[in-house]
Amino acid sequence: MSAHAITREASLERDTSAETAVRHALRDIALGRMVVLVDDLSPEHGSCLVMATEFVTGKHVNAMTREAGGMICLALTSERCEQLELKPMVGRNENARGTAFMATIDAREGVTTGASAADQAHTMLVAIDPSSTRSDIVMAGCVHPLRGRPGGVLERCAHTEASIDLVRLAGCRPAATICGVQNDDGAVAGMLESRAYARRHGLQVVTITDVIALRRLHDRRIQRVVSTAMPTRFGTFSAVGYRSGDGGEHLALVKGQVDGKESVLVHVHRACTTGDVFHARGCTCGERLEAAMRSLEAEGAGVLIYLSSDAPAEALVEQVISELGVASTRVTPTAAPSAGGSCEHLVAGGERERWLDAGSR
Ligand SMILES: CC(=O)[C@@H](O)COP(=O)(O)O
Repeated sequence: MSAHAITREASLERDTSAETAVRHALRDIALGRMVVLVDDLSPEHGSCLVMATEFVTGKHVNAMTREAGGMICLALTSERCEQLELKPMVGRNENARGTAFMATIDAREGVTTGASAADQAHTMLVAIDPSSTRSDIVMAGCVHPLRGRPGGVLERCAHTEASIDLVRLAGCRPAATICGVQNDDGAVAGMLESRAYARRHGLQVVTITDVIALRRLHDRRIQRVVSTAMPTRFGTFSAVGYRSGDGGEHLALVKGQVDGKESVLVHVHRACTTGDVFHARGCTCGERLEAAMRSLEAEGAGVLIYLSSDAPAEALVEQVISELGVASTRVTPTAAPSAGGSCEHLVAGGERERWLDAGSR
């Protein structure tokens, strides 16, 4: 550890282009380093040092106190606050910014007074340990938990949520140790002063706007999670399950070989419980779904992409088609959606086409 747990070796390059800076900030966080998060949307709230709590030590807490000077907080997800049964600091939060201060905590064991930098670090590590429960902490104490909104920075554009998302996107456990950056006179460091601070300490700078963009990019990204044969009354398909970054679950029913194939039949269907499951009158979704499956069976090759109901179709469909290796697509000859339907259909054509929302619910 360098003499100052904040200042990095001068030799390490710092990037100023936004995308590179964000990428390097994620790398630094994953390596246990601190970055400077600037609130570019509400500059009066300045910036804070952010690090992944899983790496925190007494040295980090001490360096934050001495070299940043602001309030040191533990930013936790809403879910983690529930698991630890943390309570809001006050019954009615009148904080103008809506910062979700929780009642302060100490680890029940492993600390002396709880106040030292080492004790605070220990308390933070206990708080984020998945095996810890309410019985492992005491209230009140010397560590200030903050409760992040469930939707993260897309729900609340502030240090708490942005730091948790940043740490999560860096591949670390979703908990951040943060500390406001102050000038030598104790004033909140503004954007320019925060950037000068980062330069002095060789730290990457990332803005809340950067984190929002990163979340939006990540939330559209899908991951293949399962693949299995699915015999149905319309024939047997290979069912491939995907999960998108926002937690959405989507399915591709694949008929035959599509990898590398041209002009593959593709139908996109938005999940519609009333039509798909209950065949409610006035909703043609269920009929269109069956028609699509029959047409794929008849063709002997093709894909039915079944999206969760509120999924952003275009980005997800393009990814599924790419992940399956489909070279180009063409429309599935199914009935046009009724006024009540809201499935996306390919516009006829050879190459990958843009998706049209053929109706709205
Ligand atoms: C109290 C803080 O450290 C502050 O930066 C975090 O609050 P917010 O999420 O409102 O920016």
